[in-house]
Amino acid sequence: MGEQRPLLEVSHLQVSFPADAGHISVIHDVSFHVNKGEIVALVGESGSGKSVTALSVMRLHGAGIRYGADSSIRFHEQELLDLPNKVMQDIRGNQISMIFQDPMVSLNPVHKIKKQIMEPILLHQKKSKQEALGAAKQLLEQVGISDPEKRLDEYPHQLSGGMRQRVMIAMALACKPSLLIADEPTTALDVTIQAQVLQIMKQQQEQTGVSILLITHDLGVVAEMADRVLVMYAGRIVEEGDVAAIFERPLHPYTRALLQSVPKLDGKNERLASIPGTVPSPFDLPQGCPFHARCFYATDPCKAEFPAISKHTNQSAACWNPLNREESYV
Ligand SMILES: Nc1ncnc2c1ncn2[C@@H]1O[C@H](COP(=O)(O)OP(=O)(O)OP(=O)(O)O)[C@@H](O)[C@H]1O
Repeated sequence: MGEQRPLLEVSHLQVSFPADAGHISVIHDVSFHVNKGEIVALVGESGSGKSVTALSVMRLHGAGIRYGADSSIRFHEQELLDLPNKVMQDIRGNQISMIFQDPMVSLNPVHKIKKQIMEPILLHQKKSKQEALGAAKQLLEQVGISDPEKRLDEYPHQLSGGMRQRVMIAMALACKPSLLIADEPTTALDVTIQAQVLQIMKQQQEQTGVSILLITHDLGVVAEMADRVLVMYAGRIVEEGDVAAIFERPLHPYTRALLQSVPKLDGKNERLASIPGTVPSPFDLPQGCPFHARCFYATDPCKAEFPAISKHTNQSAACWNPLNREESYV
């Protein structure tokens, strides 16, 4: 990767929402990067801040949101937080696109598939309707939809869940973005279809070189797909590293608990099987490390102050008592 700057660089991101008594902070000093052509997974339990982080990159929050003064989101070395809305609109769907968990939220039920795939092409690219239609057909072929001409003339409700998610991938890739943000793209699908959709995403990544920020709570999906992992807890990144390093030797007790968590039959890991409790609400954050109340290794410093990041070869963690520290730290 050499001297190349990352495609996406998020630094000191702090996000707060309007609340009864002023603003409430839900993302605290989050920094990470995504390199060109990389698949980076953002993992954590429900409420840990994955979606808010992703929506910040797209600048898709509603009115009243505030970013901290030091917050920075650089994409292609351009500061997204400073861009006028109009410029941001042009980046969205064009250079950065997003896939959500439920395609029915993003697909318009009253429009045929062809209109929906052609729309971003016509909006962002200088193409005639005929050319856009040809591109739409090709995109459907690319994501493995058979009989694409027939499907182009259908409405979303006529497609299966897996096919709708493939259409979403086709739409997201229509303008050849350099970054794709996928927020739980396969959570709503059954396991076999999930594997097919993930395979399509991976194939597309390999063919187009698009970078992917993949949000998931499913560590199986991470192992299958990602190069690097960011582990989020209560609005902070608590561990970051190469997939192999994280799976072989998690440093943060929270990461280890995630790895030990048992999926429920519906595929959701809303609660960790190995430790009791849930992610604290932003309204009720404890002092110190937000994980300390659920952590078997918590000591007095954990209750007093958020830990600094300790770096190791291929990973880093924000923990006062990292696991395997005897072997990991000198
Ligand atoms: N618009 C909003 N206004 C106020 N608080 C919000 C808003 N959106 C999210 N939050 C809060 O921010 C925190 C992080 O939420 P977020 O949706 O990012 O979590 P998540 O990790 O993506 O969870 P999930 O896996 O359930 O989607 C939660 O406490 C949530 O209640």
